[in-house]
Amino acid sequence: MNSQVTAHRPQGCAKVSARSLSVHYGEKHALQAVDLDIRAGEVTALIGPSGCGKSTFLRCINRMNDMVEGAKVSGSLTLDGSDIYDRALDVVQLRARVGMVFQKPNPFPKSIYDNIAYGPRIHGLARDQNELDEIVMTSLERAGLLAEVKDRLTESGTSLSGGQQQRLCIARAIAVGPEVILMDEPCSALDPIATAKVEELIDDLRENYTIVIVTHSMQQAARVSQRTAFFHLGKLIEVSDTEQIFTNPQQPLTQGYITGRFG
Ligand SMILES: Nc1ncnc2c1ncn2[C@@H]1O[C@H](COP(=O)(O)OP(=O)(O)OP(=O)(O)O)[C@@H](O)[C@H]1O
Repeated sequence: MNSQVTAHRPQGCAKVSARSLSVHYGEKHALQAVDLDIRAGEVTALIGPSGCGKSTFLRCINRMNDMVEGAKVSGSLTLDGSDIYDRALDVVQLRARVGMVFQKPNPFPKSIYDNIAYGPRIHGLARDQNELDEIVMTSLERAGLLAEVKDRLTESGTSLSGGQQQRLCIARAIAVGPEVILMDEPCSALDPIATAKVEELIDDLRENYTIVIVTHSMQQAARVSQRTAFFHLGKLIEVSDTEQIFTNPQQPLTQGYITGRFG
C-alpha cells in the first residue's frame, strides 16, 4: 500500500469506489455525479453509446485525465478506501497499482524482453538480472504469450502481430504487479481470433486482478464480465450483474440500448 495515500474509511468491499464523481472538460460536463463500486477479483464492463463517458470514468481511476488540459475532476474516487485524488499521492506509484491497456496496441520500439523489463527496472522491482528474467518470463506466461515469443525475446515488440502486441502490452502491465487493470476497448483493433485470445486471457486474469473494461461490443461485455455498468450522456444509468443487465435490465434506457433501439 502506498504510504503517501491518505487513509479513508473503506467503502464496502469495493476495490475502487466512486461517489458523486464528476468530470468537466472546460464547459462540457462529461461525467455527472457517478456512484459506482468496482469489486475486486471481477471483470466490470463499462458500456454505453459513444461519448457517454465510459473512457472518462476509466481514465479517472489511474488519473490519466490529469494530462488533459481543462479537465476537472470532483467528488470522491478511492482505491482500497484511499483517495486517488489526494494531492500527496505519487501518480507514478498509482499507475503501477492501476495498469492500463489501450485500444491500439502500443509496444515500445524496443525488444520484446525490454518492453516487459522497462517497468520493473524503473520501479526497482528486481535485485539482479535473474530476478528480472523471472519477472519477464512470468509476465509473458501470464499473458499467454511465452510459448509464442520465448525464442525471439530480442526481436522488436513491433514485429509481433496485432493480437500478440496487445498481449505483450498486457504482459507489460502485469510486470509491475498491478492490482487493477484498466482496458479501453482492448480488442477493437484485433481480428476475431486475436480477440478470442485476449478475451480468454481476461478471464484467466480476473482471479488475480480487478479488471475494468470499456467495450462497444455488448457480446464482449456479456462474454468477459461479471458486472456491467451502463452509461448514457455522462450518467451511470444502471449497474448490475452482467446476466441481469442483458436479460432483465431495470431501466428503460438500458433496455433500449441492449436491444439496439439506439446507440
Ligand atoms: N479531452 C477532451 N476535451 C473535451 N471533451 C472531451 C475530451 N475527452 C472527452 N470529451 C468529451 O467528453 C464526453 C465523454 O467522452 P468519453 O471519451 O469519455 O466517452 P466514451 O463513452 O468513452 O466514448 P467512445 O465510446 O466514443 O470512446 C464526450 O462528449 C467527449 O466528446
